[in-house]
Amino acid sequence: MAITHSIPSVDLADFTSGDAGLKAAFVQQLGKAYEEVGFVAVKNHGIPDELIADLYKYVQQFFQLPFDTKHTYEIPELAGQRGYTSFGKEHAKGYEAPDLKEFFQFGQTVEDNDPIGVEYPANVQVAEVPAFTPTFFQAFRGFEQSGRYLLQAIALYLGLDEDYFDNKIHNGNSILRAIHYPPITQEPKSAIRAEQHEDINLITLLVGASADGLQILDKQDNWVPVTSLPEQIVVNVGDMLQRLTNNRLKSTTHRVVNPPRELWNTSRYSIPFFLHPKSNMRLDCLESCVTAENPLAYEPTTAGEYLDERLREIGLKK
Ligand SMILES: O=C(O)CCC(=O)C(=O)O
Ligand SMILES: [Fe+2]
Repeated sequence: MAITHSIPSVDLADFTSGDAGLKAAFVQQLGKAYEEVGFVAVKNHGIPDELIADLYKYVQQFFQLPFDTKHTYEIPELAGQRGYTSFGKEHAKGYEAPDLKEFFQFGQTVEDNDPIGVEYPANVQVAEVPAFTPTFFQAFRGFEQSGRYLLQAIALYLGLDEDYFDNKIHNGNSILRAIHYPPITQEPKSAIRAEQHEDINLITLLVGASADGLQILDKQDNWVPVTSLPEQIVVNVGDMLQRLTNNRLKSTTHRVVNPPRELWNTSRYSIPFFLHPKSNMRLDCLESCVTAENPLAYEPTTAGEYLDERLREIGLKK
């Protein structure tokens, strides 16, 4: 396993190559990385560079719109889950100061007859940037596919069937979130771009951000910068997967720090994909992950119940 920067790096082509030895080695590398660090950089992730470049282009066009226009895409009843959320609305769990960010969320499109379709609000169309929705949709499907392979590898690592997660994430409640951290215009006091937190979902796939700032907390309590190389995406474990595995796989704490003063006048953009299962997936700890040394740490729950609890804690749901 190559350590190119602060986090381990894996090659998804090893998993999809059809070579049993490479595939088994990938499963071990990914599993060990998630037990030890909680974050990996993935190359050959399958999302075309041009698609990522288009995503950033339309995301920047959207955030450059006047506030009054963006505000028409902010729909309070949707608790930030679709459309725009303005600056200063979301705070990390346990923190009062809001993060220094605005964001736009794009969710699942059900294309078969799955009754789950009625659970999902429609995506919000941005009239001023017509290519926004089709590009987000295409990227959403791409991230779902990459995420499906990674979860297949995780399933094998955990001794489950390779397809354990497949039907749980098909038509799942995933979110593609475009974030804009605007230029900093005054001393931010205690606030930072994104206060330390853990992600809620199963895994998060993050295409290279437009600027530095992402840091992860290592086992010695040091903040370590994550610099993702252009051809890699960063993929981390979220709390749902940590919970399912009774803390065997780590949902590592991370944050986005403010830039040095000379770069205050610059924006930062990032586009994480939060891979969620359907709301009825049980998150009860897997029996194989409960041992005498690692006793049961969580009550049984479902993904839907857990998500609601967490959205209240971060100020998005009342
Ligand atoms: O902006 C980033 O690089 C990461 C954002 C993040 O951690 C999140 O939105 O959960
Ligand atoms: Fe995060």
